Amino acid sequence: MQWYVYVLIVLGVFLVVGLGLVVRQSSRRPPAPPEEPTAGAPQAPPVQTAPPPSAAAPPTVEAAPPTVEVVPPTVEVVPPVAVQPEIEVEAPPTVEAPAPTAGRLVRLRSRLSRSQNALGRGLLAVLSRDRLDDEAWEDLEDSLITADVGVEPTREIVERLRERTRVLGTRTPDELRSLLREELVGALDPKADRSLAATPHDGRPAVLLVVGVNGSGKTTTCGKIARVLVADGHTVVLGAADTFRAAAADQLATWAGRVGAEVVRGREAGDPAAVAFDAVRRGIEAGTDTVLIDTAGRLQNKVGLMDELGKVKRVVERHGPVDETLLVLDATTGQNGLTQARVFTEVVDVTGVVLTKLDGTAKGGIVIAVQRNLGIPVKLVGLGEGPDDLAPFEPEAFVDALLGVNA
Ligand SMILES: Nc1nc2c(ncn2[C@@H]2O[C@H](COP(=O)(O)OP(=O)(O)OP(=O)(O)O)[C@@H](O)[C@H]2O)c(=O)[nH]1
Repeated sequence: MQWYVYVLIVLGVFLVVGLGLVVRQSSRRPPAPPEEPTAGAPQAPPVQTAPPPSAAAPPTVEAAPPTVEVVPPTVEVVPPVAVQPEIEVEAPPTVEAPAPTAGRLVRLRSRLSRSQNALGRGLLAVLSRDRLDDEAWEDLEDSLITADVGVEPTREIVERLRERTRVLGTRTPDELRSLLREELVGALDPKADRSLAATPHDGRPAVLLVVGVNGSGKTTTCGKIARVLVADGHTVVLGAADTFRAAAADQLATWAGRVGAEVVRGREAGDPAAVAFDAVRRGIEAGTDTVLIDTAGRLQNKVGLMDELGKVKRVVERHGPVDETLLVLDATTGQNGLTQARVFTEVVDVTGVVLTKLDGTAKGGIVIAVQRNLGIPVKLVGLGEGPDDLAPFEPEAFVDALLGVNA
């Protein structure tokens, strides 16, 4: 045998032994590690998976106290049920439309029936006698004096009537009545200016001051005058300067409310002059036509009352002159009222008289006495407590009502 045969045999043996080792080794080799991703290949996101519940150890329970979140209770604010609230609608004040003033005295003539019965009928009865002797003329005088015409005016009236009757030879009752009417109207100064100075001028309101003793009807008259002015188309501010009587301001406010007028009032027992001043100032600011000021009539003594009244007037006149000062007189007080009236005329310049309560007296002749004694025209007459029972004074209509003419 050749040497190469021996070489082949030896190589074969090595080959077999080598193969046997390789097979043994490979059966023991651990599994190959996972292949490294090749660079540049897209990397899948790591997927976290929860461990199976049974598999792992029990979860670690953290012993920390649970965080108690204290949530304030949510208060649900439930809106109130939408109930329509009761709206207090202030009813618009019922503003009244006062009756026109023209012809009021004629319409209210029946209110003079007491005077008509006592005076008018008495006079006409005398003039109807068959003979107009001295006794008849004296009876005529008595009737007039009893009716508060006053001694002096009565004498004048009777003398003139006697004279005219004699001269004219008048005999019939109708003619005599006509003459008497003329004399009574003449005694009332029919030409006197009885208009109220209530029209604004120089860019400011007219100012009316109302004075008189307590109980004469001042406050009521202020209210009635306000109605008269409103009825005639004026705007009005009322000044409650009667701070002495607490209810007077309320009374005035009620009157004002009825016609939609404004009231200026002060505190109780306050300074009346200040209230009067403020009322005029308010009238100027508001561009009102007329300011009407009610004053107090009651003070401890006459001097105090008059001092106060004088002060009210002076203070008001800082705004400008007072246009009208009306003196309110109670017709039922008769001749006593004249004495009081004179005191007022000494302190304030009275420009007109308001004679109230003529419906309550049989002595309507007081109208003549007031005019003749004071020399001041009666501008208005009160014929009742009703709101429109105040009439512009008309001498002819008044005398006709007294004598029952055209009744
Ligand atoms: N019958 C009648 N009563 C009247 C008239 N005028 C006023 N009165 C009444 O007289 C009373 C007094 O009236 P007031 O207006 O309060 O008198 P006043 O002058 O203001 O009184 P004081 O505020 O106290 O100063 C009231 O009852 C009125 O109704 C009128 O013309 N006729």
